[in-house]
Amino acid sequence: MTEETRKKTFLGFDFSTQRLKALVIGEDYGVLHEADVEFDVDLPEFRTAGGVVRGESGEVTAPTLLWVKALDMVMDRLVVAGVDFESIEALSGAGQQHGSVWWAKDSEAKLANLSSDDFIHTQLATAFLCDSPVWMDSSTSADCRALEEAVGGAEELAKITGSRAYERFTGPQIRKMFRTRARVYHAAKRISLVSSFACSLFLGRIAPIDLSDGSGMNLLNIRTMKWDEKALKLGSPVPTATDLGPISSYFVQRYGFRPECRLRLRSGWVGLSLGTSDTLLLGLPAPAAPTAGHILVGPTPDAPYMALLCFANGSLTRQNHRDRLAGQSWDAFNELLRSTVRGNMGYMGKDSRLRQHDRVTWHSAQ
Ligand SMILES: Nc1ncnc2c1ncn2[C@@H]1O[C@H](COP(=O)(O)OP(=O)(O)O)[C@@H](O)[C@H]1O
Ligand SMILES: O=C(CO)[C@@H](O)[C@H](O)COP(=O)(O)O
Repeated sequence: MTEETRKKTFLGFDFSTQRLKALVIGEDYGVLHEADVEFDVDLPEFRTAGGVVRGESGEVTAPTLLWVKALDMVMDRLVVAGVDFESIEALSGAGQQHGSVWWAKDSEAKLANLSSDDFIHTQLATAFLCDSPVWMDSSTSADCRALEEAVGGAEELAKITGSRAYERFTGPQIRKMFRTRARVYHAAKRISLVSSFACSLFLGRIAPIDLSDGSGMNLLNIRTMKWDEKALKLGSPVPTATDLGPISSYFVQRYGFRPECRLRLRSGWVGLSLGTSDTLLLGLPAPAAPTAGHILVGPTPDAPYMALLCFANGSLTRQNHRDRLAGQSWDAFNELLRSTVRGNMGYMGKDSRLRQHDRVTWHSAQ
């Protein structure tokens, strides 16, 4: 078979709040296989609710090892689904934004020397220093105020990093770790985001943070594209479409990936994500300093910057209306939606009892 006639497929992952999804598509973008692991249901031993564990003072974390075990599980489900791993040309992925992973000192050696005879989660059982604070965490208000004051106010911080300080952003989260759990902070070899952590599992070394995801930390100067702080444990960030090299030998030996299979995100992006949160993304030609919402470095060259609005109550709101109007059935809910005029005659509603990160219109983010 020549290189031209060889069947080529592409594998994508989404390490999101409630589940890990995997998708194999062909060259025509048609979906060939799908598999997912729902954290609460498939991995009950981690005792999560909605993929997270809630503390008493607004802390919300996820056990990092849960995500690793979910990867082992979803890979097995892809095997059962009959995926031909040899045909996979490249793989790429996404993750919930803002979550931080705290790697122990010897973890990179473990990552580089994974034995293909065993699951990854058993080999990385001691690789993480603590559970991962995630985007639902709201316990860092004091750290947010301190970060803003350090640069001369919220507006100044938004000019530099694209956002005023937000509780769920990783900069305030790291500051809180330094303040309240100094031993963990000092013991950490590197700090990853969920996206770069997931990539690290496939690469066999700690992957760099992508500039676009890294813009959700209150630490990145979105104009110079460098960390604004002396952020020693983060490594240098790279553009989203960077080719990070070949897949690690673990995946070649255990699943039969071609050793040439690359890790890279190509141009092309989705503007609306309806998950636990609802997130709206819009490409921008230049940065701005929003008082609400966020400006991130864009993931594709044709959109150098990107506005992001996050509504933390996305699926909660839909679920609430579903339960009230459609007897807890998504099918009945969808039927009701289908029978409604597109645009709902201009009426838009929100339930003010539910919390939102941002209540802004498009204009304030531009
Ligand atoms: N058929 C459906 N239609 C609309 N929403 C759904 C449907 N099935 C599940 N959901 C909602 O989607 C949410 C989870 O979506 P998911 O993609 O797993 O989230 P995330 O990407 O944040 O992990 C659930 O909270 C649930 O309310
Ligand atoms: O905080 C944000 C974006 O800034 C959230 O959108 C998280 O990234 C969670 O995503 P989902 O799990 O809901 O897809």
